Amino acid sequence: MPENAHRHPLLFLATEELLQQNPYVAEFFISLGLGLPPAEMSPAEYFASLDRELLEDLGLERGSLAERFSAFTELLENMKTGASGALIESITITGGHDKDGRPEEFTLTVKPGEVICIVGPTGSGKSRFLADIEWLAQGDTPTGRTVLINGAPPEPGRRFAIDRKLVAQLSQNMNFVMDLTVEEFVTMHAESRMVADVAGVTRTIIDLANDLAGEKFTRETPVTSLSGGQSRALMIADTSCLSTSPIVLIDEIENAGIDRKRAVRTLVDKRKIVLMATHDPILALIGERRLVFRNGGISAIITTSELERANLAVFEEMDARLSAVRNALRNGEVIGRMPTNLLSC
Ligand SMILES: Nc1ncnc2c1ncn2[C@@H]1O[C@H](COP(=O)(O)OP(=O)(O)OP(=O)(O)O)[C@@H](O)[C@H]1O
Repeated sequence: MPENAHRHPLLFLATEELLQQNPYVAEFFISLGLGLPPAEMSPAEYFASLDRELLEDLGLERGSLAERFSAFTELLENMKTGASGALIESITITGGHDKDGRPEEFTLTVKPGEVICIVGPTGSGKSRFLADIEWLAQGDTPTGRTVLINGAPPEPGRRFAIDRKLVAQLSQNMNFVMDLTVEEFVTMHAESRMVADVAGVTRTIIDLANDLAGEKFTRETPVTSLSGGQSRALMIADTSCLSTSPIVLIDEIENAGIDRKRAVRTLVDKRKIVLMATHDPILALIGERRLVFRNGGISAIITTSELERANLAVFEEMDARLSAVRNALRNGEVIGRMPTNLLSC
């Protein structure tokens, strides 16, 4: 290894202490087909002590091991701290053109903690807009839009990095194909994110998902038998607790049988940027701004007014009543006469 090659300080720590600090480092040795180093030996000493024939059998070069170990531990550290590169302070979307090529006259800057809603008739380009953000478009999508991170174009490596994704997408369809229980599924994800307390985080996610879901499920429920609303709630809780992506895109949350408002608040609490396509009045009015789509372009950006916000309480009351009727129908009850005063406002 050259003198100036990168050496990580953990190379010189006794393995016992190293594994106590970071059990996932064991994966490095296992993946190469090596046994774990003796407890009192550091990885650097271990690499020096390895038998030449064994290294040859495994196709490994002694000189490259320290460097590979350093790169591996650095990657682990980045994943553990959730570092997806530099901190996101804003995203800026610059208009492209609509389906007829007419320019969109807008520049929109969004900061963490903000919720932006997306409205417009079917086929008007809402999903395309979310996809532009997901791809960090650089004038190279059908809309010609450009997305800037902290005011500058993202590095090309960042656009396509899968381990440092800036954008988490909660899509309408959640189909599980794996034969796992909810607990196994969430544990697997928590482990892959290398959180310190896998069991604790798993419990939190399942509890949160149950809070959001209309109908409860247990940790033993197979993921394949979750209802649409339950799996949606699980994904929202999971994204909120485990995703390191600072931008969350939500494509329609309605009809999912979950506490939609709390679900969105859960995501926003974590200082994320939330962009949500929705026509649900309760969700649309939570947003600070809403983008109105027409013919593939943004035709207006409306800031939610105090007056609109004030209506939220009325819509929530209407929503609660409708939910009560839905539950009554589900339970086979007969619906009596409803008060009409809410409808007249
Ligand atoms: N500015 C544009 N230029 C060219 N094509 C566009 C533009 N915007 C959207 N499209 C295309 O128009 C089609 C419909 O758009 P999209 O699916 O985004 O609409 P939507 O509003 O999400 O519809 P729905 O509400 O039915 O899901 C897609 O094929 C999309 O790629």
